[in-house]
Amino acid sequence: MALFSRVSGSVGLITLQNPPVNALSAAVRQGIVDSVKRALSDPEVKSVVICGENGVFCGGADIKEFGGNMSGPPLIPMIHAIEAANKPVVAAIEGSALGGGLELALGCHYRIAHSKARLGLPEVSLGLLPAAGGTQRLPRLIGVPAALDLITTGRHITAAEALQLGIVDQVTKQSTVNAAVNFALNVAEKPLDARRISTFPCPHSSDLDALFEEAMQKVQKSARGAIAPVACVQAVRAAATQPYNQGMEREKELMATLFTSGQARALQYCFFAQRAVGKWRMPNGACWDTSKPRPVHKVAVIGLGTMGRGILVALAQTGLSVVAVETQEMQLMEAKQAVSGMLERGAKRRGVVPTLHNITYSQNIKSVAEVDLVIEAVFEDMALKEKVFQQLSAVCKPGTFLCTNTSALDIDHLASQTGNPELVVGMHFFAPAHVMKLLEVVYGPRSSPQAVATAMHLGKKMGKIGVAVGNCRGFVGNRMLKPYIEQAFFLLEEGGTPEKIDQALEEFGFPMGVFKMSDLSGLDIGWRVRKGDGLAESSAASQQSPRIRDGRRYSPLGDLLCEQGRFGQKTGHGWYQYDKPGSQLARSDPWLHSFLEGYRAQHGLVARRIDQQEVLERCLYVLINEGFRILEDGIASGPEDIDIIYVFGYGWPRHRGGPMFYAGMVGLAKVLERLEHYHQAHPDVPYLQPCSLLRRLVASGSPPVNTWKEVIKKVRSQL
Ligand SMILES: CC/C=C\CC(=O)SCCNC(=O)CCNC(=O)[C@H](O)C(C)(C)COP(=O)(O)OP(=O)(O)OC[C@H]1O[C@@H](n2cnc3c(N)ncnc32)[C@H](O)[C@@H]1OP(=O)(O)O
Repeated sequence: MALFSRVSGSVGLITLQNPPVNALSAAVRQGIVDSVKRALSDPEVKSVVICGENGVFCGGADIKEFGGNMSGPPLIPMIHAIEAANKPVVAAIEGSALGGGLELALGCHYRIAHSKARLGLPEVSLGLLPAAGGTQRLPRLIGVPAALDLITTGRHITAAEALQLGIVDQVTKQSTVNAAVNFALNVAEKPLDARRISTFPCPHSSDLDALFEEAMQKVQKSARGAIAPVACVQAVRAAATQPYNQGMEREKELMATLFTSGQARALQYCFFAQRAVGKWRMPNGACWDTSKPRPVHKVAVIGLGTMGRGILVALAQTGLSVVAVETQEMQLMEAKQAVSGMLERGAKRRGVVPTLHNITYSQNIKSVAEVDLVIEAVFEDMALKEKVFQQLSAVCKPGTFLCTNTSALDIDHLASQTGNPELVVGMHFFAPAHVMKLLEVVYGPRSSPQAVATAMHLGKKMGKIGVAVGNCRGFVGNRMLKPYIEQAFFLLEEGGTPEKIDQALEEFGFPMGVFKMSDLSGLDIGWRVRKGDGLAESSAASQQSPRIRDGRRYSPLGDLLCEQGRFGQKTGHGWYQYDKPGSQLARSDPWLHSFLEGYRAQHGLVARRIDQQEVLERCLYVLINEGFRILEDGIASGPEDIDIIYVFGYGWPRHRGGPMFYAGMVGLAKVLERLEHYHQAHPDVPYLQPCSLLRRLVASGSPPVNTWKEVIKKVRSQL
């Protein structure tokens, strides 16, 4: 709702009230409409201030309402009525003015912002555009290039930038409402014609066509198939080329297409899923309410390879005091130099002072004795990690949390190397760790809820999106990646090429296909794991057929490449060729194609044409199938966990909502039918066998993804 009051004698104060962000729900819109009418009809009221309760102006339209039947007064006429008012209306912006919140402010005649406020039109990240006049008013106010930037990226800007762009008229460090009321008193009798943004001409550049062509190319390149950024450019173009009313019509038309699109549903699902995973819950019911994090003042990072350095940078940037341990002197010196450079560059970008002094470097593990939490990031080798955990358990003060950055190894086994297994959790960062948002917080059966709470809390402080998951081989992300990569190898055997398979996945929206990704991360990593598992035996040493392991189909293609020293980008050759070791531009490699032909001939395989649909179905449905197994096993507490892990850690296109949401969009019955089809064709590939949870969901009528948790609970209680 919105509360009306009269302050300072003649100022009508309208306060939006809808905690926590004063979203423009039907009740709030109704409250604004009623309050504006009241203010305009009250002769005692000479000017009006609109503000939000509890230090937040407005977080925009109520996203929860988008899924249902919209009721209450619509936004556009409400904002028009404010702009058309014959008494000055001032927006007092504290906290956030986002989306419809900023559009409401743009309908006001003046805008005063608190210095800490953030403003923006983030609709594009929800698959929409600012359709309450935002695409028409903002370019008229600040010009086309700046408006295009804000509307197509959805970025939030500071009050200082908003002032510089001309979005706000004044910035204050004091009470914004008081400043706005004083301002409103001063402008009470002033004429308003020059303050109605919809009447402004849109500032024109000399070559509009070139400007929009460039903007369109830019969004198409970065959007990876997302339609909203394209619609945003089209709407702003209407502002620049058409009268306001026609521009509004175009905005409405484009919004109608976006609003009902699957992409908008997927992106809005991601918005809520991201917030849902923050409210983690362990199978025993532990969550924030029951388990408070322990304060962490001092942290240690053990091992300063690529991952350790990234983690160290992310920690130092939070302002925490960090002890960095690396036993090899050379490696320590190199790491120190590299980390300082990373911190300096990061600080320069953000316009802050680098936090180099937060770090103490040491070669001695005993220097971690006084820290509150340790993150181990040594080489991915169980014997080495076992030793480190035994040492940590001996040298750390009682109660120190011991975390491992392993990407797949058994957390419980590592916990068993220590005197206090309840203090051990996984903190699985993604490379580069100071950039990537995702953090898998992995609990073993003995991890205490407080250890999980502390790791989740520290992750949040580091700017990460933490997802708490159970312990199993590869946890959630890497466990699902295994069948996906396996299918890609099989497709190569059957006639595919790395180029065609990658193209299908990139057109789906991944930033890079499976083979480019594998070249980037290094083929030797998977090879080492397969060797450890006894899979990647050299064909001469092996007693079994090179294409079968334990009665299951196996592709030794990756192993054969590694045997040739082709480890990907770092060696200049992998599934592609590169100009030199370390180069990033993947080029098609004729050697690889003749190698594949030779391999097929050797194994009596006849290449067939594999279309894009088969690539997507086999690679993605098998990954989704493993996601259902993970849900069935209780490793992830809901589909949101899996989807957020894939969107933030593995490049799954956000506008497709994550693998589990995508399965729902495709139709669970269809996913099941295609898996059955492929499993029939490849009975020796167990990953293609549909998971029983998927069968049960289909049998229970394929309920929407936000209700799966209930079905899963029932299924698990019956198991
Ligand atoms: C005709 C169409 C016109 C306009 C279209 C729009 O306006 S679309 C909406 C555009 N607005 C946004 O995209 C803003 C979304 N919100 C945020 O970015 C952040 O929530 C915000 C406002 C910066 C606050 O961040 P903070 O970290 O402080 O809180 P958090 O994100 O955890 O949110 C707290 C709870 O509020 C819920 N929520 C936030 N915004 C909205 C919203 N616009 N509608 C509905 N609900 C919203 C959020 O889900 C959290 O809920 P909880 O149950 O506590 O998890």
